[in-house]
Amino acid sequence: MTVTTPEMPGLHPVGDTARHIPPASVARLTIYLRALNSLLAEGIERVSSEELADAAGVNSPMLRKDLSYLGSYGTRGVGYDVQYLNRQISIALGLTLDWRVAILGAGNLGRALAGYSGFVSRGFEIVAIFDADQLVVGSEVGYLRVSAVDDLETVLERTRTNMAVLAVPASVAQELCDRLVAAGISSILSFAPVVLQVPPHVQLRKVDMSTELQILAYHAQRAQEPDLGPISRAQ
Ligand SMILES: NC(=O)c1ccc[n+]([C@@H]2O[C@H](COP(=O)([O-])OP(=O)(O)OC[C@H]3O[C@@H](n4cnc5c(N)ncnc54)[C@H](O)[C@@H]3O)[C@@H](O)[C@H]2O)c1
Repeated sequence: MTVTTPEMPGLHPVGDTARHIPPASVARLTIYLRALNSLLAEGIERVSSEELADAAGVNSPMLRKDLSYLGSYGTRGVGYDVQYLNRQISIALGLTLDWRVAILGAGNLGRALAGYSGFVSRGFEIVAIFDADQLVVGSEVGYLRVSAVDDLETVLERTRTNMAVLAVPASVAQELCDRLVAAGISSILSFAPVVLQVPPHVQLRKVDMSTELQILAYHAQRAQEPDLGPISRAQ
């Protein structure tokens, strides 16, 4: 995966340094960002690569390699400017863009996601939530009202949605995914337990908690049976 800039009006392309970052580094950048946010909250202005690596649970050569993709090498003996690095990582991850997210499916998962207040501070505003069930359409979820999925295209346009989350049953996920793509949405996160097909220009990510639990179970089992060999850290 590469960090790409969606072609959307009103969004400014990020610099070349933000492109072609390996997926594992992208994942770690989000961890550094969290650590930097904590440092900012504590009023800390400078951090050494060792301290930041420690806070993020990686070693400092790996941290320096990851940050080199941003063109950020820090200053020997002085370390990194916390605020500046925070901004650089945010730009590279596209978090300074205006992400307007629609959730499809106002069931258990969709409602829980829509009600979570932590997305806004990370640059993601939930602007719409949809459902097909007439008993659910029109009900309130936080500050939003559930829209009818029949009105999907109209509401996406009105709310200037540029990212979508699928929290619907697997049986309808592909059809809704196709509608999103046809409506110009090119960043989609799916919770539906099904393989979805999208054109190459669309960024599709899948969240599967059961896969994560299986990986966790595997590592827990190895930890209990030392004879099985060293455990690599699940990240
Ligand atoms: N990946 C994970 O870790 C994970 C975890 C939990 C749930 N899930 C998946 O997420 C999805 C939602 O789970 P849930 O527990 O919220 O289910 P749910 O049944 O509570 O909610 C699904 C909602 O989708 C709506 N819906 C059905 N067809 C629709 C359509 N065509 N358009 C719009 N809305 C439609 C339903 O009316 C319902 O409100 C399921 O596919 C589930 O398997 C994934």
